[in-house]
Amino acid sequence: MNELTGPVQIIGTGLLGTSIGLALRAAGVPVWLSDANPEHLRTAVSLGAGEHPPSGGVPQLVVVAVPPLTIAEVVLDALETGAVVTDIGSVKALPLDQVSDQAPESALARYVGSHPMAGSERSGPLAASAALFEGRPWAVTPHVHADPAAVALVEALVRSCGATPVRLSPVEHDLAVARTSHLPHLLAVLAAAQLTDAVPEHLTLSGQGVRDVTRVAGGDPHLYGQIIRANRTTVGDLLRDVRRQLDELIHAVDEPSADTLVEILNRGVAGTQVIPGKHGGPSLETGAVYVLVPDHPGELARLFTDIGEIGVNVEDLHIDHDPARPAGLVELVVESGAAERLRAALGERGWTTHR
Ligand SMILES: NC(=O)c1ccc[n+]([C@@H]2O[C@H](COP(=O)([O-])OP(=O)(O)OC[C@H]3O[C@@H](n4cnc5c(N)ncnc54)[C@H](O)[C@@H]3O)[C@@H](O)[C@H]2O)c1
Ligand SMILES: O=C(O)C(=O)C[C@]1(C(=O)O)C=C[C@@H](O)C=C1
Repeated sequence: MNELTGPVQIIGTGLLGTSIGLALRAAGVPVWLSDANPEHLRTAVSLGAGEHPPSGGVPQLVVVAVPPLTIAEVVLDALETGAVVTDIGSVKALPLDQVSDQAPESALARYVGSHPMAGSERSGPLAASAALFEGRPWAVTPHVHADPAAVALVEALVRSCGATPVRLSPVEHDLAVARTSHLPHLLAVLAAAQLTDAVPEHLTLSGQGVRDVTRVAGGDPHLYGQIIRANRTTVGDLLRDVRRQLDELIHAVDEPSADTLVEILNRGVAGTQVIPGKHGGPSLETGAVYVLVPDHPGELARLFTDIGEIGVNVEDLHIDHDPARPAGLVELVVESGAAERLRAALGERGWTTHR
C-alpha cells in the first residue's frame, strides 16, 4: 500500500491539481481528473495531466485540490470510495476538524492532509507545470488516528512529484504557514496596493525590488481570502505584532538619529538569512550579475548557451524591461563565489554586464 502505483484521482484541476497530474504522469503514474468546472477539466486533460475516470473505478489515492472552504465536503465524499484521501489546501486544522465531525473513525484513518509549499500568483490549469514541486518542501500533517500506511502513501505522492515530505501536526503547520506564507502575503498586498496611488510616470521607475516584494499580491483574492480566514486567529495575532512594529518603525524614521532605524533594518537582514536554501539545505550566499539583452529573437537562448559553456549554475532569474531602450535587463542570481567569474566571462563574450 505504501508504493504509489495509482490510479490517483485528482479532484480540482486548477493550478495545483493540474500540476500534480502533470508531475505524476511524468513519473508514469495513472491519473484520473475531475472538476466542477468542465472547462478546467477539459484543459487539464488536453495538457496531458490525466484522463476522465472510468465509471465505477476505485483509485488508490484521491488528491483534493479545491479551495480551502470546500475541502471538507469533497474529502467526505472521496472517503466513501474506500481510497486513501489527501487534500493539498493551504490550511490544515480547519478541514480536519470539519471532516472529523462527520466521518466515522474507520474512514477518518484514511484521511491525511498535506500542503505543497510551491505555487504561483496565477490560478487555473493553464498556469500549471510538471516541475512546480521539484525540490520544494511539502507538509504532510497526519492526525492522531491516521493509518501509518495512509501516511506513507501520501509521502510517496510527495516524492513522486519531486518534493520533500516534511511531517508535522496540523496545528503546528498552521502556526508555521501563518508566518512563512500568510503574513508575507498580506504585507505584499499592502506594499502593492499603495502603488495604485502613484502617478503613471513614477511607476516607470519600478525596478526588480518592487516586483520581488509584490509578486504574490497578484494571487486570486477569493482564494487568499479563504486561506487567511481559515487561519484567522494566528494571522490576526501576527498582524497585531506587525502593527506594534510599524509604530516602532515610524518613530525610528522620524528620529534625527539613524541608530534605531539601522537596528530595525538589521532585523530584516537577519530574517532573510534564516530562510533555508534549496532542498531544505542552508541558505546559499548568492550574488547578482546584470546583463543587458537586446530585444531580438534568440538573444536569451544565446545568453544561456554562453552561461552553460562558462559552467555557472543559475539559481534564479529576473527580467526587467528597459523603458527607454529596446532591451531587457536580465538579473542572474548565482552562487556569490561564481558571480565575478560569470560577469567577467560574459563581458569577454561581448555582453554588457554589471554587478
Ligand atoms: N495557489 C497556490 O500557490 C497554492 C499552493 C499550495 C496549495 N494551494 C491550495 O491548493 C488548493 C487549490 O488552489 P489552486 O491555486 O489550484 O486554485 P485554482 O483556483 O487554480 O483551482 C481550484 C480548482 O478547484 C475547482 N473546484 C472548486 N470547487 C470544486 C468542487 N466542489 N469540486 C470539484 N472541483 C472544484 C475549481 O473549478 C478550480 O478548477 C487550495 O486549497 C489552495 O489553498 C494553493
Ligand atoms: O507564489 C508562490 O511562489 C508560492 O509559493 C505561494 C505559496 C507560498 O506562500 O509559499 C502560497 C500559498 C500556498 O499555500 C503555498 C505556496
